[in-house]
Parts: sequence; C-alpha cells; structure tokens
Amino acid sequence: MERPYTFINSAMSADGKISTKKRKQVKISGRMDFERVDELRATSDAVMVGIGTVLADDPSLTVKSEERRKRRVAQGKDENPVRIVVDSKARTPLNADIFNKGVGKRIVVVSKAAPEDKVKALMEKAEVLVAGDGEVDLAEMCRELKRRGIERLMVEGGATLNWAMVRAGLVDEISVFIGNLIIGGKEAPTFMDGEGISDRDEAIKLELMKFERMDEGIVLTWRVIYNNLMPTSG
Ligand SMILES: NC(=O)C1=CN([C@@H]2O[C@H](COP(=O)(O)OP(=O)(O)OC[C@H]3O[C@@H](n4cnc5c(N)ncnc54)[C@H](OP(=O)(O)O)[C@@H]3O)[C@@H](O)[C@H]2O)C=CC1
Ligand SMILES: Nc1nc(O)c(N)c(N[C@@H]2O[C@H](COP(=O)(O)O)[C@@H](O)[C@H]2O)n1
Repeated sequence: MERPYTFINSAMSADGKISTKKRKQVKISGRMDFERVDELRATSDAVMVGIGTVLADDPSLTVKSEERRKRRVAQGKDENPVRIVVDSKARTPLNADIFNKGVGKRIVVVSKAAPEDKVKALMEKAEVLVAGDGEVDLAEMCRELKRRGIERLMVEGGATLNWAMVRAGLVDEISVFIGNLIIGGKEAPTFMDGEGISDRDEAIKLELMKFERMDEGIVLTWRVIYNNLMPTSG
C-alpha cells in the first residue's frame, strides 16, 4: 500500500454529534473509552487532526499513561506518536498545546496557498509538509507520510477532516464510541460533515467488525469498503 494503514476514532452522542453548537471540546467518552483511545494513540505511529479541531479544542494528542509512554520508549520510539495537523493556510497557533506539550515529532501539513511568513514561523515548531495547491491534497499527504515511515495513522477528527479522508478513499477502519447522551442542534458537528452525498448509491459502505459495551455506551468498529468507488491506495 502506498499510504499508511489509516483509522478514524471518534466519540459521538447517541444522535451522532461530536460536540455541541459551541463547537468546543465536550467529554463524551467515559473512563474506559479514554483508556482505549490512549492505547490506540500509543500503538500508532502518528495521530492526525484538522486545523478546526486545533482551533476549537487545543488538543495535545499526547499518550496519557506513563506506562504506555515507557513501553513506546522501550520499543525505541518517541514517548508520543508523531502529531499531525492538516492546515492548508498555516493557521496553527504557535502556542498550541500540540507544540508545547509532550515529547515527539510534529508535522503541519499546509498547501501552496499558505502564507510564507506563517510557514516560516511554523518551521520553528514542527516539520512542514506541503501537499496541494488550495486545500491540502490528502492523498499526496498520505503517500508522503508513508515515505516518512508512518505505517499506522490514527485520525481523531474533526467532522470535516473525517469526511474528506473517507471520501478520498484513504481510510481502512473506523471506530466510534457512542455515548449515552443526546446533544442535538443543526449547528453541532456530526461524526462526518463535509459535503456529503446526494444519493444512496454514493454512500461509503462499511462492514461491522466488532461491537463492545463500554462505560455507559458502545464502541463500534467498522471496516471501510470502497468497492470500485475510488482507489484505496491513495
Ligand atoms: N468527539 C470527538 O471525538 C471529536 C470532536 N471534535 C470536534 O470537532 C469540531 C471540529 O471539527 P471541524 O470544524 O469539522 O474541523 P476539522 O478538525 O475537521 O478541520 C477541518 C479543516 O481542515 C482543513 N483542511 C485542509 N485540507 C483539507 C481537506 N483536503 N479536506 C478537509 N479539510 C481540510 C480545513 O481548514 P483550512 O482550509 O484552513 O486548511 C478545514 O476547515 C470541534 O467542535 C471539535 O470539538 C474533534 C475531534 C474529535
Ligand atoms: N475519544 C474522545 N472522546 C471524547 O469524549 C472527546 N471529547 C475526544 N476528543 C478528542 O480528543 C482530543 C483531545 O485530546 P487531548 O486530551 O488534548 O490529548 C480532542 O481534540 C478530540 O480530538 N475524544
């Protein structure tokens, strides 16, 4: 495969929302699910989010358990996976937690549309990868990440990036925690936003691999089936 093995993990309410209409981070997972997410991070080469999530949540995307960080180091890895932001216009704030918390490499993926001065400033904090002219070209980005040694890529949102990655045929697996709450609101982000489809024929098909009760909710794990809709090699 010319790209990393890629999976999306998310937490949503029973009505499919990943945040409220304020679009700020909301705790949906319970203790067990956060442990599951931490293990997913610890066993990934990289964790990726969109700039919308960085601006909304200011995540650090670090591995929280000391034991897991030690395990990574014993395996010859950095304590944390490579942290990646998809950010065509280089808007990632220089004081973002992703740059300032935890040890490990960071990559900001910009496009050719990013202002030069902002790119230069980001280069003080992270590696900068250029892919695409307007928006980031996600397929090109994935090929380059693989070339840089990333074999297993975890995508942690948000709604726009989740959709774009799936739509581009770049996702192998999806896991989603569905919590016991309803958020509502048409302005609240859902698990997948973006443009969406017009007809059922265009839907991206999934095969259910696993379901497990967790905290007061459930985790569903799906395999993405692209059929002949689009290439999966990126
Ligand atoms: N419950 C959960 O598990 C999670 C919830 N969230 C929530 O999600 C929300 C944020 O989601 P959202 O606003 O959709 O932002 P995203 O994090 O999905 O970032 C989207 C942005 O990525 C940039 N981008 C660059 N290239 C591309 C491309 N080719 N395709 C798509 N996007 C691209 C665009 O900005 P630009 O054009 O500037 O580059 C775009 O607006 C927040 O409310 C956050 O709290 C987030 C993660 C997990
Ligand atoms: N798995 C999961 N459950 C929730 O309830 C959440 N709100 C999220 N949010 C994601 O985690 C990021 C924060 O990570 P750090 O704690 O800063 O390491 C946040 O940006 C979302 O991507 N995830």
